[in-house]
Amino acid sequence: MSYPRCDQSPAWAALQDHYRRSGAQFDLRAAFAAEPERFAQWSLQAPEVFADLSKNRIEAATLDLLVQLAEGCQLGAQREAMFKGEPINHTEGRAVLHTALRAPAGAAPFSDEVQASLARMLAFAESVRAADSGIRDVVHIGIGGSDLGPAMVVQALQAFAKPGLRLHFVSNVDGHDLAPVLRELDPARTLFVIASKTFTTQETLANALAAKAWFLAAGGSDVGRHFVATSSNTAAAAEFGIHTTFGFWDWVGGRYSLWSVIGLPIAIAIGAEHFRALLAGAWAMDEHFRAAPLRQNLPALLGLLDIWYRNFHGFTSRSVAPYHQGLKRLPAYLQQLEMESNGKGVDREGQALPYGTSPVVWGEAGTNGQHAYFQMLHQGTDVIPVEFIAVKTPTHGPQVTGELAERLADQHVKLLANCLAQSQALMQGKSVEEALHERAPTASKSLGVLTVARHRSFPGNRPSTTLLLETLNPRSLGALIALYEHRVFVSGALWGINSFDQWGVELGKALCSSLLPRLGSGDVAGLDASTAGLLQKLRA
Ligand SMILES: O=P(O)(O)OC[C@H]1O[C@](O)(CO)[C@@H](O)[C@@H]1O
Repeated sequence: MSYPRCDQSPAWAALQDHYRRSGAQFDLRAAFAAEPERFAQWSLQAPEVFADLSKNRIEAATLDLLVQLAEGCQLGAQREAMFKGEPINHTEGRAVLHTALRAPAGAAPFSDEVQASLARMLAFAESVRAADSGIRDVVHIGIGGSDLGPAMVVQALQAFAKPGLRLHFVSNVDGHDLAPVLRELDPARTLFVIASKTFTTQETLANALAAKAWFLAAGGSDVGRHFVATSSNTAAAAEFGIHTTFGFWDWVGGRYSLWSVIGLPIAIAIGAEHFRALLAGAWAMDEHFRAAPLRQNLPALLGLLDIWYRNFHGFTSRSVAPYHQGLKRLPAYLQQLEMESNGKGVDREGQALPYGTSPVVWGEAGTNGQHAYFQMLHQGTDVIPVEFIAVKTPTHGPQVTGELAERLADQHVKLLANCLAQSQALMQGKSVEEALHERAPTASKSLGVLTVARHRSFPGNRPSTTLLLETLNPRSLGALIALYEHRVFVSGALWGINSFDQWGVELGKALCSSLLPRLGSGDVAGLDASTAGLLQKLRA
């Protein structure tokens, strides 16, 4: 399992040269003026997701070289190794088969186990949804990959959720997360789902124990009925006192696990049929990723663009701006997906990398972000590619009727106009010359017109991608998430890193374990002066 690293491909040096000669001077405005077909040429329809890449600093020669780079790194072979279940997570000796979780029966490895696990999980979800279950609140306790995916999807698919069934997500070890949730609960009508792949995670176990203590103190009975687990460590869950555990396999990575039994709260919220649609949407994207030629392969194109920006333009972050309130947790979800996967500094052989890897991924739902950090995107000194996600048709649900329906439809048009305007403004900018010809009634009269114009000018030429969904439903969301998973795979594969381990979270966990007793005892022996000083202040 040895593949060339991107800098070992001849296309790497060719891209450096191409960047110097052309990429560095590329101007989006000039490109649009010169290429009437630019939108048609640089947009494509993937399953459920239409992508406009035309507002990126890319030209035909760039794509040619990026495709050569992907071929030089044997991207196709690397992709097949993942789909076939080879142990590509080599530092942990594991396969990476989240794609098998959404494959139709017989279409991927471990199909029988996967189908049986899915059927059992969906049957349980339906039993919780049934009128006679008596359950009104479901509290999902998990963190990282055992929280972000399910929480994001449940939020996004509110329009498909069963009315009257309340889903709560508790992740933080900070009791301020759990306590307000517990205040709203009736133990007799509550189901706790303890989600932890390892069932050793400090935060999750602490919250689970606190929830159990609250449950018993509040008069709850039958812990076995009111607590279930989703975990690959069924023994530890049993030791906790849980009789019903939905197990899964070591080849499902935490941040890729929402398709597995970790998706139980999603299935409880939206039901079996919609959960299957979520899987089907993801599988449609899997097939696209596996079969489409690189030039029409959306995950591949986005991953290649990421390499172009990170390693040649030197852009260190990417902002995600979903123009749909339901997707407000998408940036947080993507932070784990991308930064835990590709935030690595050594290649597969453990050699230090001479180039940058994961960008910082951050963002906020539109239009809220416009009133916060977009100022910096437009006029700041750093160029930050932005990814806009827009949804053509809103889903406000059947209860929204009459004047409210009309008003919300109008608001949706405003939302879309804002989304378009932002990518247009980033790209077009405004020259000092243009600003000089504008009226600036709120500008200080004591400043010269040229000074004011400089403050009011925008550099422009700031790249963005726009992803469009017809509507946000289980199928399109499944496809969108799978698109991101594969895009992260592409950049990781070219960087020659293991995108599927996360050793970087270990040191902090280990130090926390050694500091925990010191916070009780006050022992600061051997600690650095800063940690010792802070510890003493916290104890004072
Ligand atoms: O599901 P678990 O085992 O509780 O782990 C939770 C999360 O912790 C991590 O291991 C590290 O943050 C993630 O990769 C994982 O998603």
